[in-house]
Amino acid sequence: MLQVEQLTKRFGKKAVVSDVTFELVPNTITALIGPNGAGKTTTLSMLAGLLTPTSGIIRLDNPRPVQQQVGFLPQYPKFFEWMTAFEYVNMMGKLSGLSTVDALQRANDVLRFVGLYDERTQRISGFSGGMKQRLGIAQAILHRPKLLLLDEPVSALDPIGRSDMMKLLRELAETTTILYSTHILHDAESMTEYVLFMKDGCLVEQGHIDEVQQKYDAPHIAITFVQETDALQFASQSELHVSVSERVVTVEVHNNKPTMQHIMSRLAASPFQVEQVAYAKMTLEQMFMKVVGEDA
Ligand SMILES: Nc1ncnc2c1ncn2[C@@H]1O[C@H](COP(=O)(O)OP(=O)(O)OP(=O)(O)O)[C@@H](O)[C@H]1O
Repeated sequence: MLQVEQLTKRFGKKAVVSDVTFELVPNTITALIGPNGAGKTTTLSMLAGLLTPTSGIIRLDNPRPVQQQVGFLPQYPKFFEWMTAFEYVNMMGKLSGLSTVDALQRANDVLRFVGLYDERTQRISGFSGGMKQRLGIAQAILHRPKLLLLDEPVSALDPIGRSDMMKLLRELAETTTILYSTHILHDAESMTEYVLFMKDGCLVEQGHIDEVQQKYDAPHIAITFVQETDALQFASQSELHVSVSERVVTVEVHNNKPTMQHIMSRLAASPFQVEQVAYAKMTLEQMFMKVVGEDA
């Protein structure tokens, strides 16, 4: 559906995207994951046809112009805030070449799909961040693109907005191929089939999430403390290789060390209250840190 070969973008002497090569599987969701400044926006902008690559190849299966095949939601979408949601989407439909009748019909359809139909006559200026993000998606899918590119679609949303957006993307993936960028790995984990890990403009790992997980996963023991402060204190006192996320301390197991018995006896001798101790799978965040060679 989309093949990218040795895509490179330089600004002056600085290469912000270097030799990026990957392929998207039709009707799947791929997450482009990387820290701030990794080159995600630059990559997506080139794929959307908004930025000219310095070198490399972007190949879509269909020879039609990119704009007709690709929908794009920028990181900070801009709207005419004085318009109503319907007026805005209807106008964008006409601008993209739909007839008056089609634009009207399609505007209603996409607003219904993103859950803004009941708010269609409200001015955009009164919309919340989550509603604006959904309006951005409505505009991006107006022309029924086969490929949808979304730049940080969930980063600015609260947990409910994020969960709504993820549900929407899963529905869209039934008929559309989705590539979205994020640095929120927790969300990526629950709605992603393929991952592209990016650092300093380069893809450092890619593949199906399960395969990447298998490649890097090491056994872990996850200890859930009752208090977050206990988790932090236990981690700071530990000579083991540990990481902390809220109330959970994760201990990496190397050569069968430490054993569960060792951990249990350490905990029994400590003053901390423990809720649960269990073997655990590596999270996407731990995986990313391992791939880019930094401690979680
Ligand atoms: N027009 C430009 N001119 C010069 N440098 C640029 C330009 N656009 C982006 N850069 C630089 O390219 C690098 C990658 O930026 P980019 O916005 O693609 O990263 P990102 O991964 O999307 O980051 P974020 O998560 O913060 O949005 C950054 O160092 C940025 O400063």
